[in-house]
Amino acid sequence: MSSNPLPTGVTPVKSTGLHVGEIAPGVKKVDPIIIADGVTRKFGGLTAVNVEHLEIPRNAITALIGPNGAGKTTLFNLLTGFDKPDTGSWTFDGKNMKGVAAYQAAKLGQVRTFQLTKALGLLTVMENMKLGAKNQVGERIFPSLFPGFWRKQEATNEVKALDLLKKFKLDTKQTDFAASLSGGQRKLLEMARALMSDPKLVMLDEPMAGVNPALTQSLLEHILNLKQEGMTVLFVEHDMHMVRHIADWVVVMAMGEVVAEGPPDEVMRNQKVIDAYLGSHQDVDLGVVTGRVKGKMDPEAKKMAEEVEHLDQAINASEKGDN
Ligand SMILES: Nc1ncnc2c1ncn2[C@@H]1O[C@H](COP(=O)(O)OP(=O)(O)OP(=O)(O)O)[C@@H](O)[C@H]1O
Repeated sequence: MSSNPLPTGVTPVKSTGLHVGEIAPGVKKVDPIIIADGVTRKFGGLTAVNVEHLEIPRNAITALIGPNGAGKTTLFNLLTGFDKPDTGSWTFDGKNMKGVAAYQAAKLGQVRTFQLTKALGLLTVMENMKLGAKNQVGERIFPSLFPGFWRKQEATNEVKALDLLKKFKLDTKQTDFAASLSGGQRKLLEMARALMSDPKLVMLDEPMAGVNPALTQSLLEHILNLKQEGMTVLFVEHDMHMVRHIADWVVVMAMGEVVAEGPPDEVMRNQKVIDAYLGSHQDVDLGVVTGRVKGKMDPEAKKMAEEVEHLDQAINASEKGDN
C-alpha cells in the first residue's frame, strides 16, 4: 500500500446527498451514471466478482476500495468492456452496455486510464495524446481518402492535445518519448490522454501508485477538477488517506461482493470494512502483527500491519475531523 503524505492546501468540496434512503450495499443514488445488476465473473472455481446491485453517483468522486484480491480490478475490467461477465448487466448513462467493447464505451463517454505500456513508451507524449482522441477521421475509410479533411481533424486534435498538455504541465515534453517521463508524469499523461475523448466518466486505476510526493498535489487537483468540470470519477485506490481526502462516496469490496458503501468517514469506521481488511490475511498470525505474540513478521504479515496502520490512521484523522 502506498502512502503519500497528502498536501495541505487542497481542500476538496465534498458532494453530499448522493443516495436515497438508508445507507447499505446497493443503495440507490439520486442520479446514478452506472447501474449494475447481478454481475458475476468466475475464474475456474473462484468467484472474483459477485455484485448484486451497484449504483455509481453522477458528478461525484467514488472510490472503489478493498483488500488484495477483492475483485476491484475485475469489476473495473467488466464495466469498461475489457472483460465479459458470466451473468449480469449494467447501464452507463442510461444505455445498456451488454456486449459493448472498450473502444465503443470510450466513444459513449466512459473512459479508463490505461497504463503506459512499453509500446506506448516508444511514442512521443504528443503521439500518445492523439491516440486518445475519438472520432479520428483517419480511422474511417471514406474520409481518410481525402487528406485535406484528415489533416484538419489532425490539427484540431493537436490543438486540443496541446491545451491539455499545458494544463497538466507536460507541454514542454510533447516531443519526448513517453518512456522518459517520471512515474508521476506518466500518471498525468494517462489522465490527459483519457480527457482527449471528452469523457463523462473517468475511471482511474490506482492513480497514486508510484507517484512521488512532489506530484501528489498536482494529481489530486486534477482529479478534483474533473468533478468541477462536470465529470464523474470512479477510482480504485489502496491509499486510504487519498480516499478519505477526495472521495465523496466509497464502495468497499471483499471476496467479490460489495460489503459496504457510503461517505468515506462512515465507511472506514464500519466494522464490516475493518473485518474485510483483517479477514483478507487468513494465514497471518494476528498476535505477531499486533506484537502480542513473539514471532517473525513475514512479508504477508508486514503488508497486513501496514494496511491496518493506514486504516487506523485514516479513522483517527476522521475522528479528529481534519482533512
Ligand atoms: N485472469 C484471471 N485468471 C484467474 N484468476 C484471476 C484473474 N484475474 C483475477 N483473478 C483472481 O480474481 C480475484 C480478484 O482479483 P482482482 O485483481 O480483481 O482483485 P483486486 O481487488 O483488484 O486486487 P488488488 O488490490 O490486489 O489488485 C483474485 O483472487 C485473483 O487472483
